[in-house]
Amino acid sequence: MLLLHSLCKRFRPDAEPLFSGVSLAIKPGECVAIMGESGVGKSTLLNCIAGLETSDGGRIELEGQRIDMLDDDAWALVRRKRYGFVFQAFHILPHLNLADNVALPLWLLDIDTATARARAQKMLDAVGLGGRALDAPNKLSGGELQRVAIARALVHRPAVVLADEPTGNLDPDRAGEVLALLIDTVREVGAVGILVTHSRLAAAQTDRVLQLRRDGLHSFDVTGA
Ligand SMILES: Nc1ncnc2c1ncn2[C@@H]1O[C@H](COP(=O)(O)OP(=O)(O)OP(=O)(O)O)[C@@H](O)[C@H]1O
Repeated sequence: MLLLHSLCKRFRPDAEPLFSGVSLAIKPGECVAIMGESGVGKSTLLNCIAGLETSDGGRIELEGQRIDMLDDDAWALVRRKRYGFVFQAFHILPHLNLADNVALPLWLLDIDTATARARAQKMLDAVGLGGRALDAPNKLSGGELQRVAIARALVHRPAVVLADEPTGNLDPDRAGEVLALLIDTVREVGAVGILVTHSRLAAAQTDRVLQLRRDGLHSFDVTGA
């Protein structure tokens, strides 16, 4: 379970908070979409949840443990072990083949090479790219690269998957497929999924849609006008 309780963020001590009162509980296997106007602080909120920005009030708990007070080293470890990230610009390393790109999080956790290779292959199979393990990334389409990024984000079985506009670079058909894959895989590994998106279509595929406003998160009907 990931719990946000009354999170608040301000970039200057004398300024109005960008947001405050952000509370949310997400259970394992659940994928939540966060929408909201441009500049309202969606990416900043993801950064707070990942410990890349400090929050200025409230608390964050992961599996019953408070994590918002951790120091930089402890946060880095939590990110490496417990978090997976998917971004709009896939961030696949061009000089590594697909298998090595996917195995990267496991290497960073000192998991032995044979186990890492086997798990990377399994994840590539799961995203439909099992036969392409030795290909270089420049042979892949945008949709395929994003599937590699999903495999990499989930290969170490993270507790939390954070996705910031993960399908923003894809055409609508591809975007739908890739998102369905992301949500299914999050469910399968029992992670908590948080998807930031401007796309109602994308948001509608998740379990719950929330709108970020200055005063917190509000439930949001994406099928409405
Ligand atoms: N390090 C920073 N210092 C000061 N202001 C910042 C910093 N990072 C972001 N901001 C400001 O905080 C606000 C929220 O930015 P953020 O990127 O989180 O919004 P967003 O809702 O994700 O926007 P978009 O939908 O356009 O991506 C913006 O006004 C931005 O300029």
